[in-house]
Amino acid sequence: MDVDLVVPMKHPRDGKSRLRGAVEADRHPALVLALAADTLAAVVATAQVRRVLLVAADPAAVAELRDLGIEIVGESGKGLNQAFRHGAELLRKDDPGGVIGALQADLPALRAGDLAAALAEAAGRRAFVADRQGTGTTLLLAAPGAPLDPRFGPGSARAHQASGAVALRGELPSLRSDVDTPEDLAHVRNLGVGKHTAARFGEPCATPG
Ligand SMILES: Nc1nc2c(ncn2[C@@H]2O[C@H](COP(=O)(O)OP(=O)(O)OP(=O)(O)O)[C@@H](O)[C@H]2O)c(=O)[nH]1
Ligand SMILES: C=C(OP(=O)(O)O)C(=O)O
Repeated sequence: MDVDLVVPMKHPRDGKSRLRGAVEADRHPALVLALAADTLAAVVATAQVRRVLLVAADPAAVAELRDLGIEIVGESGKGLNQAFRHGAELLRKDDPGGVIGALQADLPALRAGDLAAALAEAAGRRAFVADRQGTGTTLLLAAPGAPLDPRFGPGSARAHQASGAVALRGELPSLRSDVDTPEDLAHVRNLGVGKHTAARFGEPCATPG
């Protein structure tokens, strides 16, 4: 089943504040963009993904990501869940019966195979993928034609489960490895990040792309 995904992003200068200090301060925005570029490159390489809509606090600041084959729109209103709702409404207008998903932009080790496996396991049910700590959410999928009803934020895995979403059980290591802290960054570098993030550390790319 094909899916259209919404991915939110703050201005790269403002985002990932818990990651500050992992690289020199003036390189922080480029690192945040690289995390997103590797996430999006894996997403567009996933055969079941039809459209990717990035909802950006400042579209001009992330315009280079368009080259990966995604669409970018500005946000309407404030906050992460409002950004997800805005993107989902735009996608829903174009396809009232389709499957819409919400994906985080900080998954630089993401493999297309893990995303495809999650979509297959969900099989059209409202479902979510918890992060490797088990508390946050990296992917939320709506049922066909249903509202996204995003409940991201602290403890979102529990909130999504309480909203009726099925917790996907697959191992999905690359899809569960979001980057919030310097420890998370070390974890994904060990797992193997995409070429954009690898380049920020002067390393060759460890993933097939
Ligand atoms: N468009 C938009 N994106 C947001 C907003 N809030 C968070 N995001 C994005 O949503 C994703 C998940 O958010 P978090 O993992 O909490 O990241 P963050 O807010 O950048 O990180 P911290 O500053 O460390 O809390 C990141 O890609 C953020 O850039 C918002 O108000 N608008
Ligand atoms: C907003 C979330 O992301 P994080 O925990 O990565 O900040 C979430 O998991 O709901």
